[in-house]
Amino acid sequence: MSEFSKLKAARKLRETKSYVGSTSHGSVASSSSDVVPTTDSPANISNAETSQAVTTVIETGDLYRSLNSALEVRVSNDEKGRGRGVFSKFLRKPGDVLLSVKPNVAALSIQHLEDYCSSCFGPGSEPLKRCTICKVVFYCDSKCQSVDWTFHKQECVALQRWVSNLSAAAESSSSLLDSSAPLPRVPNDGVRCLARILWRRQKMGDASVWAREIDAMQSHRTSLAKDPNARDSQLHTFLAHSLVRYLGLSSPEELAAFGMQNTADLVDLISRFTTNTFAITSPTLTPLGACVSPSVALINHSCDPNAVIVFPRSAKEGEPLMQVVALKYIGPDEEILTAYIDTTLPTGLRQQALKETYHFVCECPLCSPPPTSPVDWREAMWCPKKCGGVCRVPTEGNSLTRCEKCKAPLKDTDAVLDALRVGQEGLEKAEKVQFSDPAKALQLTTNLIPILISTGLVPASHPLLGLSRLHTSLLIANLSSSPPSAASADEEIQSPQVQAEAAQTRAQEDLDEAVRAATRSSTGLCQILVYGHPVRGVALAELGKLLSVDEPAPKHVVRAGQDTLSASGIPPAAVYPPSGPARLKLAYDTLVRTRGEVMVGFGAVSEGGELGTLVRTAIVDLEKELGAWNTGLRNVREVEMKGGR
Ligand SMILES: C[S@@+](CC[C@H](N)C(=O)[O-])C[C@H]1O[C@@H](n2cnc3c(N)ncnc32)[C@H](O)[C@@H]1O
Repeated sequence: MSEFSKLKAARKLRETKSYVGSTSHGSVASSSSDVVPTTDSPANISNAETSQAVTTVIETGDLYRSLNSALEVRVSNDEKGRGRGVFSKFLRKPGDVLLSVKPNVAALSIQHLEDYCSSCFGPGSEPLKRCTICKVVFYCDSKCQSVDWTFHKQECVALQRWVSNLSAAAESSSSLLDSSAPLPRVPNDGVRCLARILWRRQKMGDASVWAREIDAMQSHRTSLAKDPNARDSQLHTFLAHSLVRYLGLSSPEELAAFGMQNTADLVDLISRFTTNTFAITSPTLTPLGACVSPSVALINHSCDPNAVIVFPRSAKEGEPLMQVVALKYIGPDEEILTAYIDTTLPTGLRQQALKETYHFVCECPLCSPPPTSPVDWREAMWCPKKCGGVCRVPTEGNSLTRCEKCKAPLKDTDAVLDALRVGQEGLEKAEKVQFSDPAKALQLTTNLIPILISTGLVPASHPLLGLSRLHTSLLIANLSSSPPSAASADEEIQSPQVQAEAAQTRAQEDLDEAVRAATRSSTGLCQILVYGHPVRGVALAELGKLLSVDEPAPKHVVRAGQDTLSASGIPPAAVYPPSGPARLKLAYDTLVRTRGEVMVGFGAVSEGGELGTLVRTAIVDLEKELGAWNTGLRNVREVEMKGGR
């Protein structure tokens, strides 16, 4: 069983798999299909999703105090509606922070327990310090440890018990050759988050605001009971078993100590948890663990959201700080909507994910578009006559498709359907083995991407976009991990200088390949996500950083100082990525554009949070480097002119 946060984040944050670490260096290519960044203007405010719905303001009493006075909770009057939701009282603009709260409970995923602080969720500037008792959790310092003690006090005991049970089980299984599935080293983040809820609740009491907010979160227990074999029901059973074991309970009666009268209450709590939990992410959207905030959980879903939830880490105090940031203009009385799932997926897959985990059928404008709306680029391919228009990709049920612009029909639909099938299967396989066998995953993405491109899919189309993003992250991981390959036994031994030059050429080629992959994925993301969407911001930042890693001499000229340097610095049009100053300029332009985008998606007040700071620093460094190149070029020109005289 994979970790809870991974399950939860897999759909929402597939986008976050790759990001060049801040220690490496790194624009956006204005490729022809890249859309011009646009932001809805206030004049465009019209929310098709809320304009029809009749809602009533709810008096929340002493609950949800963390919702500020610019927000109000309303309930849909229609029984089949979305239930409660959060509405804005005033006009808000892209980049406005609508809500900023510390989650009620949070837990790091197993893989991040040792490299992130279990209190503030930061990576720590000094080496992290381990809890000397349980030896499982780590903190920045004693301050972070004491902040977390309210939760960790009981957790520490439970973790010790889990670890000792593990040793006992290992001993008994080796002696009795027990083949039952091994227990994880520590319970996953979902189980640890649930336990933290129960301990806190026990301390605060059932009547406390804290407990009542948790109890008021929506549950789908009744839907679960209908299908015990559904993936969601299996996840619930797994969580329930692990939680009981982790809490050290030997019978259901012992649940009473946590305010639960029977196992149905436990299932109810778990259903509320899975419906309302969030993935905590790093400032570059890497999933770090799971968290719960009843106020933020009141926000309903749209596949075309007007807001986004991020953890920009702009302040040390009170971290982890969860922020709801406006992505579009939001009018007075308009509902705030975020996306629960990965919105780069096509409609069918989004609907499936929402049904499985959240038990509703989404009717947002993207899922139920008006008949006259243009083709969604998530499911589009270029015109078969190459007129520059696009057509909808064919499906098994509807293979008739024609170009929106010139109306040319797509003829060889079977070939397209085959390519889509192969691409989908390959993507699933590659995602599955990306960590256990990255070379295999890279081989799959390398083979499949050209097939889908030659089939005519646009960069944003599924599964091309998913493959491109995975390909980019695998290439980036390779850049930082692979040592220069040694000569094989039967190869001629070359001089160290020749070997060094060959290694440098290979490194440069790998880097250029990563730049091309990052350009393809960011182009795809820009085709379907609104300006400022944090996923776009991170992809553009990644591309900008890759481009600024190095400033190789222009490929068609000799290096400065050795011979004449091209004064223009402009490489032939066909070379992408360019080299020399043209590459640095591209890196610079990309990062300047990125800065504008992250200041929307990660909040304008903090200037884009930690990512905004990294991007700003990279821009300043590039300005200096470009200055040095320009001075160098001027000097070369002067030497040339003097020599010519
Ligand atoms: C995190 S809760 C959101 C708050 C919830 N409406 C409430 O009253 O507590 C998620 C649940 O809200 C409902 N929901 C959210 N977005 C919806 C939408 N666009 N259409 C229908 N139901 C929705 C679903 O029942 C979903 O499982």
